[in-house]
Amino acid sequence: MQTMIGVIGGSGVYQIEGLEGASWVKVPTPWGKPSDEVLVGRLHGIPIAFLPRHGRGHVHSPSSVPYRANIHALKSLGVTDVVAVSAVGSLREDFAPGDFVIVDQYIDRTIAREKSFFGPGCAAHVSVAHPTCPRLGAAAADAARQAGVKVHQGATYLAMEGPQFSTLAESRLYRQWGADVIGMTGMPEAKLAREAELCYASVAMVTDYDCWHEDHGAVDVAQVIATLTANAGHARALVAALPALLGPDRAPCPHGCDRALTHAVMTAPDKRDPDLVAALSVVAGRVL
Ligand SMILES: CSC[C@H]1O[C@H](OP(=O)(O)O)[C@H](O)[C@@H]1O
Ligand SMILES: Nc1ncnc2[nH]cnc12
Repeated sequence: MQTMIGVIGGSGVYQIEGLEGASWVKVPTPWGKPSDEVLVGRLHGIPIAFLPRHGRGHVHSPSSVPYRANIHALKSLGVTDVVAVSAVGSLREDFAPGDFVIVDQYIDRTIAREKSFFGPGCAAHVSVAHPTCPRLGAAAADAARQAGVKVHQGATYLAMEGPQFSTLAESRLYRQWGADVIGMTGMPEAKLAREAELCYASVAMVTDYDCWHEDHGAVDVAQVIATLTANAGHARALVAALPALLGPDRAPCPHGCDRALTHAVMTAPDKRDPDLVAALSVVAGRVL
C-alpha cells in the first residue's frame, strides 16, 4: 500500500507551505462538511493531505469541529496515517511551553460531541485501549527531534469539552488523575480515526501551564498564540521530516490499526440500516 500522510492542523496551524502541486479540494461527506477544504499535494514525493481542524480563520470551536466529517474526508482521499497537531496546556512542571509531546493515552471528558460513525442500524465496538499508533508516534517523535525541539514521548491527554479553560479545582484534579496535558480536541478525533482504521498520532505543542501552577497565572489566549507563533516553524519542520521517516510503501500496521474493525461490527447483516451502511462505506467498507 502507498503511504499518504494526513495532517490535522490545530490552533495556529491553518496552512502548510512547501507542498508540490498543492490545491485546496472540497470533500463532501455523509457526515456533513469537513472543517474546511483539504490542501492536497506532495511532500518529498509522498502524497499529503492537510486539514485545519478549526478551519482557516479559526471558525470552529472545539465542540463544533465536525470530527466525523474530517476523518471521513481524509480516509476518502486515501490517507493511511494521520498526524494530529494540537495546542495543549501542561499539567506537569517538566513539560514546559515550547516542548512537544507525543500523546499516547487520553481521558475523555468531552460530553457534547458525536463520538462514533456507528449507531442504530449498525452497532460496532473497537478497542481504544491503545488509542494511538506506536509506529506513527515513534516517527512523529523522530521528526520532532529532527526539527530540533524538546520532545516527550508518551503522555496522557485530558480532553475537556471547553470552550472555557479549566477551573483551578479541575486542573488540580486532572493532575491527581495522572493526566500530563490538557486540550479540547483530542477526543473524539482519536476514537474516530481508530474506527476508520487509520493510524493516528498526536503531536501536542505545550503552550501554557493551564492554571494549577503557582508561578503562572490563568491561561490566556494571547499567551497561547504567542507560544504557538514562536513554535510554528518547529511544527512545519516536523511535518517536513515525516515523509522520509515513513517512506512511500506502507507495510500493514504492526499494531493492527488498519484492521481495527475486523471483529467489531455486531449488527446482523439482515438487520443493518442500508442508509447507514452506505454512509459507512468509506470508513468501514472493508468489513461491511
Ligand atoms: C487557542 S487555546 C484553546 C484551543 O487550542 C487547542 O486547539 P487545538 O487542539 O485544535 O490545537 C485547544 O484544544 C482548544 O481548542
Ligand atoms: N490550558 C489549556 N486547556 C485546554 N486547552 C488548551 N489548549 C491550549 N492550552 C490549553
